[in-house]
Amino acid sequence: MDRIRIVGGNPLNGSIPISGAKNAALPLMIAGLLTDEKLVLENVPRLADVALLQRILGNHGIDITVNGKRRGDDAYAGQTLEIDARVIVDTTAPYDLVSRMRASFWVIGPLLARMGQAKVSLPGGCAIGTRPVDFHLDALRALGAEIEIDAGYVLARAPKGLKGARIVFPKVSVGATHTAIMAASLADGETILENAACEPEVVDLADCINAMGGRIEGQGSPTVRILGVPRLKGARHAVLPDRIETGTYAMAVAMTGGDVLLSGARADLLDSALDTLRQAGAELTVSNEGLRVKRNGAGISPVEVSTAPFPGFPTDLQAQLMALTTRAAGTSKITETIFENRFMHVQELARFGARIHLDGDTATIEGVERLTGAPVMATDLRASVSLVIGALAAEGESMIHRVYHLDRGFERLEEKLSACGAQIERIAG
Ligand SMILES: CC(=O)N[C@H]1[C@@H](OP(=O)(O)OP(=O)(O)OC[C@H]2O[C@@H](n3ccc(=O)[nH]c3=O)[C@H](O)[C@@H]2O)O[C@H](CO)[C@@H](O)[C@@H]1O
Ligand SMILES: C=C(OP(=O)(O)O)C(=O)O
Repeated sequence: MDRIRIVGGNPLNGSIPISGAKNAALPLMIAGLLTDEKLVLENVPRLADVALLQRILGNHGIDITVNGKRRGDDAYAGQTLEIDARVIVDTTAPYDLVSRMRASFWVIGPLLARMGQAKVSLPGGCAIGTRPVDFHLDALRALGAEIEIDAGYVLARAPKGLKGARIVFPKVSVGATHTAIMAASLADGETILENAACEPEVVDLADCINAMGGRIEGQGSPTVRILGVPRLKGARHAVLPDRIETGTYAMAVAMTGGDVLLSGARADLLDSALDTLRQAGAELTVSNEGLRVKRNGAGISPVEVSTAPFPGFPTDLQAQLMALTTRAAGTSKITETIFENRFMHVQELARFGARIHLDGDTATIEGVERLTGAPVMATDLRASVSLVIGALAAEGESMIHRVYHLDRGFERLEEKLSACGAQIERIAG
């Protein structure tokens, strides 16, 4: 298993290109199942999750052509995927693939809508909470599907097709909103989603489906209206920039000090996190090129933050913010409201000398003057990158184990950071 070695203490200076968003690319690839024509996706990041989803879609008989770099493209240009779901040969998504990635469960919506049936293993993904799929299944039931759970698989059938309905989500769920939007796009009649997720990745999915001939309105607000159409056609769509990658590198610069342009970043996708970073003492400038992050001289100020659905502070940046606050001049409080077990980075950050006290869903972080390098273990995707942020500021050497978690969601992390002056290397094996 690969490890990452970091010798901390260097400020970050330079430019970091922001990749396409993992959490938009995955549902967009799945939306390829909705049409028998080609869906071309640009700016797809090179990530382990994308490669795994290619395999999962391949299992359904979908042809995916990957166009890498074109002459003149820079080294970080995203890939272009041509997804051709002309024929779906198999409507089963097996345990050994789905158990490795949460988002792969979402194939259930388009398979059911287009083929009238789907057999999908219950999902896996980051171990950050129990993460049931009841909202997905209730939404599909409301659209007329018959659902059974047997031997770890969800068996969904809609032999007469799906019918539009009013669906009120009991709690905001990004994944259940994706599932409902995809299924309702090919249902008969109108579907109204209430308390839908407003995340930019939901908007990206709905915009892409509209480019395919779908009729979705209200995406980005809690009420989404979907008028089902008999068939969707091919389209070309570019994946939006990754707001979590943007926030992560912004926090890394706030942690180490320095001056970095996050090129291609869209600051409007992470206002709440940027407000928090400003409070912590980072200087942020938005331009046509992206987002410039600076912290020179002044230290890190403590913050109080609760995670919340969009437009609130994203749970996917909670671990990274916690790493930053370990060196604040004072006491910070971070409350996690989305997932009940998303604090596994706490004990690892403590190995660097961080002082964090956990009480239920709230972490109290007493900033320390210095962190010291240590061997640490990545436990999930965002937790792993919080350890990278800690190690970049810690004195001496750190070794981060189990970095396969990082590879799920961060493209060329070592290259991007070392180009800005970090001492970071991957040790294979
Ligand atoms: C691939 C992807 O895009 N993953 C993101 C997605 O995950 P994901 O879509 O899995 O997360 P949800 O928004 O669905 O989860 C929100 C909350 O709802 C609960 N819930 C969800 C569905 C359900 O059927 N029943 C239920 O109880 C979850 O346990 C959690 O407490 O949104 C999360 C919240 O922004 C992010 O942290 C993940 O990075
Ligand atoms: C939790 C995440 O991913 P997943 O939902 O695939 O586990 C994430 O992207 O932070």
